[in-house]
This record gives sequence, C-alpha cells and structure tokens, in this order.
Amino acid sequence: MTVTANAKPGGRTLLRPALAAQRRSLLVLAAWSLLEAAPVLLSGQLVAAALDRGFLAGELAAGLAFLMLYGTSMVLGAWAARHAVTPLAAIVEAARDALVRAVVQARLAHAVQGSGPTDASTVARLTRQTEAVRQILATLLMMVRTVVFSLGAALAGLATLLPEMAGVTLGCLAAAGALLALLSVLFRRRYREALVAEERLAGSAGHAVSGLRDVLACGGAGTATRRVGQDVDANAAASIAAARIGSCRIGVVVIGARIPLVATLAMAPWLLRSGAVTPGQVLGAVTYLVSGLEPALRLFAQSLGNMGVQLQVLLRRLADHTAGPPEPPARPGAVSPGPGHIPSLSLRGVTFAYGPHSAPIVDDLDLDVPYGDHLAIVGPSGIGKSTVANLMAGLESCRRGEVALGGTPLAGLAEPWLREAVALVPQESYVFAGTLRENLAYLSPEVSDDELARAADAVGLAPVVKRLGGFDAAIEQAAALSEGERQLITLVRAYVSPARLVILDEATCHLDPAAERRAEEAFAARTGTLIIIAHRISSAMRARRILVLDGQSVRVGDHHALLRDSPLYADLANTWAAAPAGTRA
Ligand SMILES: Nc1ncnc2c1ncn2[C@@H]1O[C@H](COP(=O)(O)OP(=O)(O)OP(=O)(O)O)[C@@H](O)[C@H]1O
Repeated sequence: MTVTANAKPGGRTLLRPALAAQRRSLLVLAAWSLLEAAPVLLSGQLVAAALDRGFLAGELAAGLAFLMLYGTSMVLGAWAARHAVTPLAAIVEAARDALVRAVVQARLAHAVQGSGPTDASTVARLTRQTEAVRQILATLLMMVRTVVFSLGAALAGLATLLPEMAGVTLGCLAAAGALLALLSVLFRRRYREALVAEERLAGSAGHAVSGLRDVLACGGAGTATRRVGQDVDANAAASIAAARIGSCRIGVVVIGARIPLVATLAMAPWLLRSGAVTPGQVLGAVTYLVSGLEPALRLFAQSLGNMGVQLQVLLRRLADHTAGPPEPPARPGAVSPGPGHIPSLSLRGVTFAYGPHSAPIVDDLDLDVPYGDHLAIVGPSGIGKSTVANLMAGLESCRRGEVALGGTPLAGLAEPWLREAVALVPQESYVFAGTLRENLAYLSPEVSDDELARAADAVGLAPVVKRLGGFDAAIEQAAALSEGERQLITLVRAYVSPARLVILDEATCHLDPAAERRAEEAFAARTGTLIIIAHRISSAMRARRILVLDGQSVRVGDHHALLRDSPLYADLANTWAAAPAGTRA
C-alpha cells in the first residue's frame, strides 16, 4: 500500500471512482429496476381497460382478466426487485472498500508525517461514518431507482392515458422540485451543524470518560459534567433544528402529487361530459397519480432528500479527514546530485542528544566512509549505535556538526534523492498485506522477476519464495511468516533498491549465523557502501573496517588492529569466541 500525501478529495470524488468501476453492476441494476417498474407503467392502462372494456361494457370476465393481468405484472415486479439486490450489494461493497482505503491511507500518511490527531477516537469516528455511508448508500440506491423508474413510468402512463393531466402534473412536479431544492439547502446546513455538534460531544464525552479517575480525584466532576452537558444541549438543539426543516417536506408531496389529483378529480365531470375521456381513463389517471406518482414522490421528499443530504455531508466530512497531510516544505536550495554521483559519507564533529537538556548520546564524532566501504559498528547495548545509523540516514538531525553525503550536507540534499540513495533496514521488519512481489519491489517498482530471483538467491530468500509459491504469492498476514523470513524479505527489498548506501541496523538478528553470513556477503558484493550495526562479532570480522563505540572514545580499524588497540572490542571478541559455537549471539 502506498501512502499518498496531500490528496484533498471532494465528497463526491471519494465515491466516483468506485461507482465508475461498477458500471456493469449499475447497468444490471437499471435493467432489473426497469422490469420492477412494469406494474406502475401498466397499472392505469389495465385499470382503464378493465372498467371501459370490461365492467362498464358488461364483460365481467374481460374486466377480471385485465385485473388479473395487473396482478401478474405485480408478481413480475416483485421478482425483479429480488434480483436487483445482487448488483446493488456489489456496488455498495465496492464503494465502502474505496472509502475505507482512502480513510486508512490518509490516516497513515498523517501518522507517518506526525501531523494531525490519529488517536483511537478519530479512527472509531471515521469507521462509524464510513459504515453510515455504506448503509445510506445502499438504501439511497434502492430508493433512487424506485423513485426514478416509478415516477417515469407513472408520468409516461399518464401521458398516454390523459395527456391533459400529464402537462398539469409536470408543472406541479417542477414546483415541488424547486421547494425540495430550497429545503435541501436549509437541511444540509442544519444537518452539518448537527454532525459537528455530535463530533464535539463524542470528543468531550470521550475525554471525560477516559480521564474519569483523574477528574474525580481532582474534584472536577462538576466542571466536566457542565462541559459535556453543554455539548449534549448543543447536539440536541442542532438535531431538532434539522428535524424541523425535514418535516416541511410534506409540502413537496402536497404540491407534486395532491394538487394534480385534486385537479384531475375536479376536471373529471367536465371531461366526461365533453366526451373527451372515458370513466376508465379518469380512473386509470387517478391510479397513476395515487399508486405510482404519490408513493414515489413521498419517498423522494421524505427519505431520499434526507438521505441524500446526509450522504453529502458525511462524504464531505470524510473528505476533510481523508485529505492527506501537507507536503513537507521543500528544503530551500536542496540539490539532487546526478546519477553518476559517488556518495562517500562523512561525519564532522557530530553531536546529538534526544532532549534539549539530555546528555549527548553521540559527542563530537568524526568519521569518513569512502564509497564502496564495508563498515561494521559495534559497541555495548544502548551506547548509541542505532542513533548513529539514524544520523547517517538523515532520520535524525545533529545538534552540532554535520553529516554529508558526497560532500553535500544531508540538510542540503533533496528529500526524494536522499530517500533513494540511502536505505536503512531496521531490526523490525515491515511486511505488508499484498503479494510477495509487491513487498520485495516496494523501493524499486520497475524491478524484473529475473532480478528479484537473483536477489532472492543471493540473500537467501529463494527457499521461502519457493515455499510460498512464487512472487505472486499473497501475504495476507505478516504474522504467518517467521521473524527470520520477514527479515529476509526486507533485506531483498533493500538489495534490489537503487540505494547506494545501505545501513543494516541489526537487520539480520533473527537469522542463524550461516544465513546471516550469506546475506551479509551478498550485500558486501553489491555495488555501493555497506554499514552494518553488528549483532554478532562474526559480522564485524567480515567487514573491511570496524567502528567501536564505547561511550568515551571512538576507534576505527580492522579486526586485528582493534583486538590490539581496543580493550572493549577485545573483550567483546573474546567473550564471543569463548561461547560454544551454537550459542554465539
Ligand atoms: N527516541 C528516543 N528518545 C529518547 N532516548 C532514546 C531514544 N532512542 C534511543 N534513546 C536512548 O539513546 C541511547 C542510545 O540508544 P540506541 O538505540 O542508539 O543504542 P544502541 O547502541 O543501538 O542499542 P541496542 O544495541 O540495544 O540497540 C539509549 O540510552 C536509548 O535509551
């Protein structure tokens, strides 16, 4: 999974790609919905025929036959409605997956950059809102198709049966639409306020509950209750205001459906007397208005309007939360050296402490690591080896002094260039859900399968690739792999990366000595500089040079020179040599 930063999707753009990808399911859904609307389309015509050509003409059997036909069309409609559920589920689940992906990616990007809160309550709220979107979208889609197809069918039927009333009905529907649009604008505003009030209440109540013991211990129960109470009142007031606007929607049904019905009934005597229409046509028109148009309009105004606005507001809120963090400011004057650049590493007077008042972990360190060198760093636990590695990779900035790559201070190098030139592999291996290939090619997306196979062979991952079933094998849970297997995956990932300086910070600690040797030798033979924070003295013995950190002084040399010159190194090496071969750590 890539963590994208700075994406600021709009509410609708969160759903659009997911819906576009489900075009086929949308078409299937439309086809079933068309069939489902058949009873509405036929209703008025069949009722009119039953009356005019059946009961009023003295043909009882014909009248009943038309009514039975109407009943059959209703069974057909119910059958179609049942089949519409499958494509609907496919659309909604795809939309939910897209939303969850967007939300998780954005929160990860924030967490990586350390911007914005990503605590448990934020994640819980976003999960709740995503679930609400899924439910609303499912109901909304179900209703939209009912409304669109039923309204269309009722109007089409009315136009064929009683064209005079179809015009009047269209005019009334236009007026109802205008009223609904106005109410929707007002409702959207109120609903958004209600949602913000609910979020504020969830935040304040969550804080109060999580710190309940401290609140009670400090005698702050009254203040906490008052604050949460204010948020409860604000939430209730906002919800009531939204509900009031919602209740005005009944006016839409009155204008759009009841006025045409009253007009039809009022004009019926005159139309019948003039001979322009038959009693069956009048009854058919009333059927279209009462059983087709009014239920659809009621659904549209009362449920659809509310839900549409709720969906819009929820998506807008989610879009705010799925906006990635701002791009880190570009380093002024940062350079990206060309591809032929030889990144020799130098540390001059490097001093670093974790806090402004803490004693330095690294004090006035000078070191030159020429390009192509193989350096091991050794020292007792907690002495600062990982800290030095982080300083070399530019993950920490020194308090005094300078770390430079190819003569350019790290702070003067463009961040993307630095991240490509230097790979630091920590002890904890990050293996994510995806295919094995995606995991291995994470730092070099263009790498071929042949190159991956060669790297896996060199580093010692080949048996794992074979066991998993090749590079296309899915890794669903990193926990299903052993710690050593995970380390081999992250090692191959760094091996095939374009990095010219690789720092292994105890990155082989879960491998057995033979596997560690194989991996280190592969990295030593790879083009570029290799720095290893040594987990075993055997790693140091394989290096061209060794840096010993003992807290007071810094010594650099090869194994034999250090045995002579560094009591700490001699001690570490002798302890290691004295241990039985199988227990040497
Ligand atoms: N983020 C941090 N904040 C404060 N102190 C830290 C932080 N990281 C490390 N330290 C402290 O800095 C010192 C050096 O830690 P570091 O991890 O660099 O040592 P190390 O030599 O790599 O240790 P080990 O061999 O056990 O991994 C330790 O005392 C550690 O507790």
